Amino acid sequence: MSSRRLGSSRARGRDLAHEVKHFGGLTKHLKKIIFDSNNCLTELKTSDHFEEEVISTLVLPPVADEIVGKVTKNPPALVIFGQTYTSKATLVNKIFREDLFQIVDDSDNNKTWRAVHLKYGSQRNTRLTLTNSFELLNEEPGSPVMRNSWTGIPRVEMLVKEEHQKDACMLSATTEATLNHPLLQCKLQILVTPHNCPGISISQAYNVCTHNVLPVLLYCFDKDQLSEENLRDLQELQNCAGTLPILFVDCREPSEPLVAHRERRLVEDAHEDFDDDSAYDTDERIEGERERHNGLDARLRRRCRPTPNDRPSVIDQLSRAGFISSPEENGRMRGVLDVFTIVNQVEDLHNSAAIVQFIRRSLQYYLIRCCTAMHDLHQHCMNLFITTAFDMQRDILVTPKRIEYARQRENELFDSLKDLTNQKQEQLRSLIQSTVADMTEDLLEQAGNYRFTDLEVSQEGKIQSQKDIKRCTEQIQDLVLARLNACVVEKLIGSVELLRESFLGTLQRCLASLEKIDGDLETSTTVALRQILNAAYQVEVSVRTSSSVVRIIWERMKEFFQSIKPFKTPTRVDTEWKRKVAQTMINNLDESKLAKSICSQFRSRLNNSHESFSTSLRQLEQKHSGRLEKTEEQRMKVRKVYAPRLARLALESTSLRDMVLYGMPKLEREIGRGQYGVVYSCRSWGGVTHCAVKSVVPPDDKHWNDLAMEFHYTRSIAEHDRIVAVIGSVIDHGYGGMGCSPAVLLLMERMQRDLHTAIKANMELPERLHVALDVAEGVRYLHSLGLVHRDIKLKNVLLDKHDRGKITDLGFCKPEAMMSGSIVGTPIHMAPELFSGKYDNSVDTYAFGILLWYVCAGHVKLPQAFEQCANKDHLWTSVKKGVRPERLRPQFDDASWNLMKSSWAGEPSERPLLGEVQSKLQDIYTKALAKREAEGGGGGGAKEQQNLKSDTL
Ligand SMILES: Nc1ncnc2c1ncn2[C@@H]1O[C@H](COP(=O)(O)OP(=O)(O)OP(=O)(O)O)[C@@H](O)[C@H]1O
Repeated sequence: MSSRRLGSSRARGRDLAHEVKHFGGLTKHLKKIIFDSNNCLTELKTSDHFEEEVISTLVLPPVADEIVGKVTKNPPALVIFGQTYTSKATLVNKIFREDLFQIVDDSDNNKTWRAVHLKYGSQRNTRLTLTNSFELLNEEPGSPVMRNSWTGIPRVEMLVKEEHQKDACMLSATTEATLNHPLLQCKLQILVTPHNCPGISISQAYNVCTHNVLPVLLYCFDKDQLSEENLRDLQELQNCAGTLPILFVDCREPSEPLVAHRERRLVEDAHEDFDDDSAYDTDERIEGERERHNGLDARLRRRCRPTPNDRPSVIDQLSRAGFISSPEENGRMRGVLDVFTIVNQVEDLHNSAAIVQFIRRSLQYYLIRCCTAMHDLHQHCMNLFITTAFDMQRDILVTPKRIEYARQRENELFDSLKDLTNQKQEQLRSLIQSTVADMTEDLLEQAGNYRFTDLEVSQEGKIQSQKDIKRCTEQIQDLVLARLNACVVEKLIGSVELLRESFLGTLQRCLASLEKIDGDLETSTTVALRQILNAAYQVEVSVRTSSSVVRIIWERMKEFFQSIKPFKTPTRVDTEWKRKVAQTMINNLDESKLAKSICSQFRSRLNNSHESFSTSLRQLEQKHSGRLEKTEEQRMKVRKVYAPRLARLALESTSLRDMVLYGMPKLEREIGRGQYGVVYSCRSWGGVTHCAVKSVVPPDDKHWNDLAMEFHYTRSIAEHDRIVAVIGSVIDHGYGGMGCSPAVLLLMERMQRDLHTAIKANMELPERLHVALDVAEGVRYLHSLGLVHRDIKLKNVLLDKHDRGKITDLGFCKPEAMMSGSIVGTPIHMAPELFSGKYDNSVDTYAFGILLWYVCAGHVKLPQAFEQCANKDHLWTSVKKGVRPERLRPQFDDASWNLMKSSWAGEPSERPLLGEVQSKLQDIYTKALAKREAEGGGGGGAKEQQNLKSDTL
């Protein structure tokens, strides 16, 4: 089987060069993920699908951005710090297996050495460079800038001369050396930090040496004690490094017991290597190495029993200061990346398992951070898409309903007001009549005492002109009108106001929400709408004098009084005259006419307002429908283009992280096959034993997207006992060789068998019902997360060793908002409405009903009605017509049959909720259990099967 080789492909060497190359390979995938993500996000940003505010969140946080930039642009480099110049020189020489750095004697440690940067070059050259620049410095006037063809790097290139001790430029310059060495050829660089440089602190050295590289930090020592200054430097280094691990390298000349101790540590560390990272290697290689180390370990253990005295004091110092784990912690590392390893002076340093392990972990540290950052971004986008799709879907569903609601409510309001006006005409007449009667005396009194404004009236009440008399008459009339108005209107409005809460409150809220849905929509439409409402229906009753009813009455009365014949010119405008004017007005008041006129005006204004409202609502509807068409288009794009793309990127970033952390899983025997992939067992992966690996090779982008979406939903839901746990994923880019599609390996917890197999193996009824209960619980859980499974069937229910059921295969599982109405599922489990493209999570209840049929039947043969269908189309046509599985007697009691029937009801709304299903099923299960116990327990399965067989026959 071709995919079988996945687990044991691609042998990897354990030397440094291989490690760096391997890192380079993984970085290539990372760069591709970053490149694709950037493209996708740029497209998203330039599209108008999301608001500016949302778009601005689609970026990496600054720290993550920095690390991603560093990992993708910079080569890895060993950055060597040290207690002394000689310890650093010793380490470099060990790495290169030659004396690149000359060591004269201990006095070297008192000299000033500048930083040395070792890179690959076809020839051996050195030059002096300033940090971050290509500027060459002539060290000695007249001497060549490049010094070629050396064996060891000339000391003069690294030593800072006496006369340059105060020259900051010369002190901060770096000696760049190129040499042709396999280690450097694989793009690894080596930086040795400056030593004894006046004014250059450890943190400055750190910044200079880690600037354009991806640092792997080493600290070497060659003395038995660390000085106070060394410890301070180390603390400073630790502060700069943060969570980046530091490898401490012991470069002391070994004494006999020390050698043994160091070798023992080395071997133990190497063992940790294999235990932790076996997936990195080929199986054969691991076994070979393991045996080799086991033998060596046994020999060393016999030779050297470690005692606390064996531990050199420098190690105690490091441990006491918290740089490495304490002896009490049994020499284990603190945290995953806080590595402590003492590398012995083995000749083949860059093949040392310990140092290779450390470098691997440091490089893993970077990759994991990058993958995590990218994955977080992908997840963020996915979550955003899902919420946006939900919002859009809600908008699409709700907006037309809101408009319809507004229309209905306004109609009701209009009708009630019309009725009210008709009913009120008579009331209004008597209201005017009684108001006038009640207040006549009071009115005459007020009119008699009225003082004219802006008019010259003499003490005796003499008036100058005819014109002034007219004005006096008007003022009295105005007074009477105002008073009458106030009383009549107050009573009239009282009845209109009752409508305010029952109609206008909700109507206005509805209009406000329609306005809010789209910021671009002209708010004037709804503002105008509200004004029309205000004008027509008196919503602003508090401003009574300006209300339209008041105005209607006012205008009507005025017209009416103006039609009254003018009074004869009086000689005096005294109290009596004023009372007379008022009395004439009151006497001439025809309540019926006035009431009729008011009502007809009110009606005509009501009609006008209603018309304006309808027109405005139609405009609003048009605008919304245009907008909703666009929203639907956007939702499609989010669902069909952006979400799958981002899901795929999310799958790639998390798979890369899993690969870095746990390596390629080792596939063992095949345990099953589905339509899309092969399932293998795997002993352990990612710290989990007994895994199952589903290997899928998506043939095209559509399958890729489906797989990615499945993986996204499966991984983003919280673990649940009734859902098969997905542990992780790995993408095998080398699957099938060059130019072939990669294989996606989904790692899951390994289950015992599926429900289909269990039923075939005569699982007894109570156990089957118990599994069905588990399925109902699992589906209910998915529904509670807004997800629809869409492929509930026997084979997608897996059983653990206690025969508890878990749902698997979330291939079609989606949030309702992300569903596009695709026709998916397994034919006999598919609800009829699936074909209409409009369905909801009740399709799972339907499928559950069919599953329950099998569970209660106790066999896996097709129901007769389905068996008779020649093909899928025939089946679906029958299902749409209401054809369902038959009742089996005596297997199905009334309770289980009724539960099945209601679950597969043709009308989705008639299907029960899963909580209801669960409680009914629980009763059925309890009864089945009790029945078995009453029959003496066990053996029921065979008997039942016997019955079933005869029934079927
Ligand atoms: N986690 C698992 N543990 C044990 N066996 C499993 C696991 N996952 C799947 N299997 C077995 O592998 C078989 C194939 O599974 P797979 O999910 O590929 O396909 P399927 O669900 O049967 O069909 P389809 O591809 O149409 O969805 C299953 O029927 C089951 O028996």
